[in-house]
Amino acid sequence: MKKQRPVNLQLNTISFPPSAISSILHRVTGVALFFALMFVIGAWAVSLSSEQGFMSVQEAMGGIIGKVVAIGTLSALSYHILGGLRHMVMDMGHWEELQSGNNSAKAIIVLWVILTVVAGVAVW
Ligand code: HEM
Repeated sequence: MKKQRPVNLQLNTISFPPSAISSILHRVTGVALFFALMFVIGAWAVSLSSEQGFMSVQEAMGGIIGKVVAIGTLSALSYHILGGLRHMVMDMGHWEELQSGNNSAKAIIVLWVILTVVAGVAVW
Protein backbone atom coordinates (compact mmCIF):
# COMPACT_ATOMS: atom_id res chain seq x y z
CA MET A 1 0.00 0.00 0.00
CA LYS A 2 1.28 3.50 -0.81
CA LYS A 3 2.48 5.31 2.30
CA GLN A 4 1.51 8.76 1.00
CA ARG A 5 -2.13 8.39 0.10
CA PRO A 6 -4.23 11.53 -0.53
CA VAL A 7 -5.90 12.74 2.66
CA ASN A 8 -8.52 15.43 3.00
CA LEU A 9 -9.36 16.10 6.61
CA GLN A 10 -10.43 19.69 6.04
CA LEU A 11 -14.18 19.32 6.21
CA ASN A 12 -14.73 22.89 5.01
CA THR A 13 -13.04 22.12 1.70
CA ILE A 14 -15.22 19.09 0.93
CA SER A 15 -18.20 20.09 -1.18
CA PHE A 16 -21.36 18.06 -0.82
CA PRO A 17 -23.68 17.67 -3.81
CA PRO A 18 -27.39 18.50 -3.16
CA SER A 19 -28.31 14.79 -3.07
CA ALA A 20 -25.78 14.20 -0.26
CA ILE A 21 -27.12 17.16 1.73
CA SER A 22 -30.64 15.86 1.17
CA SER A 23 -29.65 12.40 2.42
CA ILE A 24 -27.99 13.77 5.56
CA LEU A 25 -31.02 15.98 6.25
CA HIS A 26 -33.31 12.97 5.91
CA ARG A 27 -31.42 11.08 8.60
CA VAL A 28 -31.07 14.13 10.86
CA THR A 29 -34.80 14.93 10.61
CA GLY A 30 -35.64 11.25 11.20
CA VAL A 31 -33.67 11.27 14.46
CA ALA A 32 -35.12 14.69 15.37
CA LEU A 33 -38.63 13.30 14.79
CA PHE A 34 -37.95 10.44 17.17
CA PHE A 35 -37.20 12.91 19.98
CA ALA A 36 -39.94 15.31 18.90
CA LEU A 37 -42.45 12.48 19.10
CA MET A 38 -41.62 11.96 22.81
CA PHE A 39 -42.48 15.62 23.35
CA VAL A 40 -45.67 15.42 21.26
CA ILE A 41 -46.92 12.24 22.98
CA GLY A 42 -45.95 13.63 26.41
CA ALA A 43 -47.79 16.90 25.80
CA TRP A 44 -50.76 14.99 24.43
CA ALA A 45 -50.95 12.72 27.49
CA VAL A 46 -50.67 15.63 29.94
CA SER A 47 -53.25 17.68 28.06
CA LEU A 48 -55.75 14.79 28.25
CA SER A 49 -55.05 13.90 31.88
CA SER A 50 -57.08 16.74 33.43
CA GLU A 51 -58.37 20.23 32.84
CA GLN A 52 -55.32 21.61 34.66
CA GLY A 53 -53.03 19.50 32.49
CA PHE A 54 -54.68 20.89 29.38
CA MET A 55 -54.23 24.46 30.65
CA SER A 56 -50.55 23.88 31.46
CA VAL A 57 -49.83 22.47 27.98
CA GLN A 58 -51.77 25.36 26.43
CA GLU A 59 -49.70 27.83 28.44
CA ALA A 60 -46.40 26.09 27.56
CA MET A 61 -47.29 26.08 23.86
CA GLY A 62 -48.02 29.81 24.02
CA GLY A 63 -44.47 30.55 25.25
CA ILE A 64 -41.37 31.05 23.12
CA ILE A 65 -39.91 27.59 23.90
CA GLY A 66 -43.19 25.86 23.08
CA LYS A 67 -43.45 27.71 19.78
CA VAL A 68 -39.85 26.99 18.81
CA VAL A 69 -40.32 23.28 19.61
CA ALA A 70 -43.57 23.20 17.62
CA ILE A 71 -41.98 24.92 14.60
CA GLY A 72 -38.93 22.63 14.82
CA THR A 73 -41.17 19.56 14.96
CA LEU A 74 -43.25 20.69 11.97
CA SER A 75 -40.09 21.58 10.08
CA ALA A 76 -38.48 18.15 10.71
CA LEU A 77 -41.74 16.39 9.82
CA SER A 78 -42.17 18.35 6.59
CA TYR A 79 -38.61 17.64 5.42
CA HIS A 80 -38.81 13.97 6.38
CA ILE A 81 -42.10 13.52 4.49
CA LEU A 82 -40.74 15.37 1.41
CA GLY A 83 -37.59 13.19 1.55
CA GLY A 84 -39.76 10.09 1.99
CA LEU A 85 -41.86 11.00 -1.05
CA ARG A 86 -38.65 11.62 -3.05
CA HIS A 87 -37.47 8.15 -2.03
CA MET A 88 -40.78 6.68 -3.15
CA VAL A 89 -40.41 8.29 -6.58
CA MET A 90 -36.83 6.99 -6.78
CA ASP A 91 -38.07 3.51 -5.83
CA MET A 92 -40.31 3.72 -8.88
CA GLY A 93 -37.26 4.27 -11.07
CA HIS A 94 -37.23 8.07 -11.52
CA TRP A 95 -34.77 10.80 -10.42
CA GLU A 96 -31.99 8.24 -10.15
CA GLU A 97 -29.53 9.93 -12.53
CA LEU A 98 -26.95 12.43 -11.24
CA GLN A 99 -28.66 15.51 -12.69
CA SER A 100 -32.28 14.61 -11.93
CA GLY A 101 -31.31 13.32 -8.47
CA ASN A 102 -29.59 16.60 -7.61
CA ASN A 103 -32.48 18.61 -9.05
CA SER A 104 -35.08 16.74 -7.00
CA ALA A 105 -32.89 17.17 -3.90
CA LYS A 106 -32.68 20.94 -4.51
CA ALA A 107 -36.44 21.08 -5.12
CA ILE A 108 -37.36 19.40 -1.82
CA ILE A 109 -34.90 21.59 0.09
CA VAL A 110 -36.50 24.73 -1.39
CA LEU A 111 -40.01 23.36 -0.67
CA TRP A 112 -38.93 22.53 2.89
CA VAL A 113 -37.68 26.08 3.52
CA ILE A 114 -41.00 27.46 2.22
CA LEU A 115 -43.03 25.02 4.39
CA THR A 116 -40.92 25.90 7.45
CA VAL A 117 -41.57 29.62 6.91
CA VAL A 118 -45.31 28.90 6.49
CA ALA A 119 -45.28 26.78 9.69
CA GLY A 120 -43.36 29.54 11.49
CA VAL A 121 -45.90 32.19 10.48
CA ALA A 122 -48.85 29.92 11.35
CA VAL A 123 -47.51 28.91 14.80
CA TRP A 124 -46.15 32.31 15.85
C1 HEM B 1 -42.36 10.19 13.42
C2 HEM B 1 -42.22 9.38 12.42
C3 HEM B 1 -40.88 9.01 11.83
C4 HEM B 1 -39.68 8.78 12.45
C5 HEM B 1 -39.35 8.86 13.93
C6 HEM B 1 -38.73 8.44 11.40
C7 HEM B 1 -37.40 8.15 11.61
C8 HEM B 1 -36.50 7.85 10.63
C9 HEM B 1 -35.07 7.69 10.78
C10 HEM B 1 -34.31 7.83 12.11
C11 HEM B 1 -34.55 7.39 9.58
C12 HEM B 1 -33.06 7.21 9.26
C13 HEM B 1 -32.67 5.76 9.19
C14 HEM B 1 -31.23 5.68 8.74
O1 HEM B 1 -30.76 6.55 8.00
O2 HEM B 1 -30.57 4.71 9.10
C15 HEM B 1 -35.63 7.32 8.64
C16 HEM B 1 -35.48 7.00 7.31
C17 HEM B 1 -36.51 7.02 6.40
N1 HEM B 1 -37.78 7.50 6.59
FE1 HEM B 1 -38.58 7.98 8.37
N2 HEM B 1 -39.38 8.45 10.19
C18 HEM B 1 -40.69 8.83 10.40
C19 HEM B 1 -41.67 9.02 9.45
C20 HEM B 1 -41.51 8.83 8.09
C21 HEM B 1 -42.50 9.11 7.08
C22 HEM B 1 -43.91 9.70 7.36
C23 HEM B 1 -41.97 8.77 5.90
C24 HEM B 1 -42.57 8.84 4.51
C25 HEM B 1 -43.14 9.90 4.03
C26 HEM B 1 -40.63 8.27 6.13
C27 HEM B 1 -39.77 7.80 5.18
C28 HEM B 1 -38.47 7.40 5.40
C29 HEM B 1 -37.59 6.82 4.39
C30 HEM B 1 -37.94 6.54 2.93
C31 HEM B 1 -36.37 6.58 5.01
C32 HEM B 1 -35.11 5.95 4.39
C33 HEM B 1 -34.19 6.99 3.86
C34 HEM B 1 -32.92 6.37 3.27
O3 HEM B 1 -32.93 5.19 2.92
O4 HEM B 1 -31.93 7.10 3.15
N3 HEM B 1 -40.37 8.33 7.48
N4 HEM B 1 -36.81 7.61 9.28
